[in-house]
Amino acid sequence: MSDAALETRNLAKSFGGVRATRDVSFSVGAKELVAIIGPNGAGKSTLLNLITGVIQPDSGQVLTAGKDITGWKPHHIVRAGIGRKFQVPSTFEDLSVRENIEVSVNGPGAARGGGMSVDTILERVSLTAKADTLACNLSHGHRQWLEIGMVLAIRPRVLLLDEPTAGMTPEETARTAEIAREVAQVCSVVAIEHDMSFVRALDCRTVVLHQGALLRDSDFQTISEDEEVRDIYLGRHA
Ligand SMILES: Nc1ncnc2c1ncn2[C@@H]1O[C@H](COP(=O)(O)OP(=O)(O)OP(=O)(O)O)[C@@H](O)[C@H]1O
Repeated sequence: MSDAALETRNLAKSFGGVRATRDVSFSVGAKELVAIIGPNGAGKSTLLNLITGVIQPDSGQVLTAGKDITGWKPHHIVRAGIGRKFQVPSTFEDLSVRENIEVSVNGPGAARGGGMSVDTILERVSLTAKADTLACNLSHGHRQWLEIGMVLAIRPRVLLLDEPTAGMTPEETARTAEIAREVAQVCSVVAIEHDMSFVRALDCRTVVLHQGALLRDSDFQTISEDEEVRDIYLGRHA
């Protein structure tokens, strides 16, 4: 039995004739930071949707801490420890940053107990100075960090980040990489991302998807020097 924080086994999903996910098997260890990259249409979002129960696989399995969660409903998967930050923020606009975190800390994950304090979470996501700011007055980047904080508050075993730096300034992108690295000291972090400057800053294990399949799984340096990966990103690959 695997005790990986997250594991997929031969996960497969087709939409009509399109094989969006082809027998993808990979695992993420406790407190490991992993980036998943790949060109448009590589199957990144589909993989995330399969892991989080938004869609069901045609075959294969998803496990967390040895528990098979394949086919579970999304909210049960969250309770099993797989937290996801979506591209679209879902903060409570008329609550302050602190209140938003408090709502999450007292939410479903609270039953498991022993989580981080609100102040610790604020610090982790660089929002201590913005604690009393209403969410509606946050910049785009700060709002993204608040969302990360809200997922952290439910004490995930694995935090999934779906293009966390979309629309961010270069400074915010760099800080988000630092936040992701810090968060990986308390839980596993899997980031799906287009932005190579962000992935370079993460400087972590990097999984490359191409046409639904896992093409490479290595450290970022090796991946960045890989000819086939470069070809895929430049659109030279068949
Ligand atoms: N609901 C769907 N119905 C039909 N085809 C789909 C559906 N979802 C994804 N696909 C197809 O599956 C393939 C993988 O798409 P997916 O969105 O997972 O890729 P991606 O790597 O996330 O791309 P992007 O970076 O552009 O978001 C694409 O060919 C896409 O058109």
